[in-house]
Amino acid sequence: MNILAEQITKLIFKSLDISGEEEEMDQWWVDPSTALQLNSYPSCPDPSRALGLAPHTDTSLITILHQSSTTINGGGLQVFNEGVGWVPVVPVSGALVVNVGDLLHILSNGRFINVLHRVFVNQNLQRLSMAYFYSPPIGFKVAPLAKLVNSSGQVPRYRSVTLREFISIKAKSLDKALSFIEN
Ligand SMILES: O=C(O)CCC(=O)C(=O)O
Ligand SMILES: [Fe+2]
Repeated sequence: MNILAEQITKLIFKSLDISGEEEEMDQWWVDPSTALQLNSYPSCPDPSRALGLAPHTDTSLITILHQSSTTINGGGLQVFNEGVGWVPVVPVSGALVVNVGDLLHILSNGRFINVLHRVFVNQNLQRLSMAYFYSPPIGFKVAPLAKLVNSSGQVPRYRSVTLREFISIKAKSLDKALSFIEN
């Protein structure tokens, strides 16, 4: 998983015209912060009165998700699409879902949007998912990438923050966390 996450991150940097080979990033690839979370959503007699997981964004850089194929009668993962509303992420056999997390939103100065998502439960079936959260080292300073901001004449929307600090801001302010580091 680590190798896959590293490759996806390097592809994202390439798409942003950021090589990812700056010296300060060497440590990133050696010692990333990672966590594997196993989620189980039991069936629920009345799904309209329960949520599997409340709407949230992930604190990670990216999250790689495997979901079981429970979509019958609704239920499962949904992402919020501005102007459209909640959209189901239908499981595709053999495919993984990659979510953009808060740290990629910060690094890319908002170019990659941290996806708001939630999980609905199913009336008859249990649903399982596995989420692999991939982030830079816990003490690594994350800020809008200078190369990106300078080349496009943008102003950095966020101040620099370590994952350690951002986790503690988020524990207190949840979905308002980004506004606490806004410039
Ligand atoms: O179960 C899912 O599909 C999503 C899980 C999730 O969003 C999370 O663990 O942060
Ligand atoms: Fe999540």
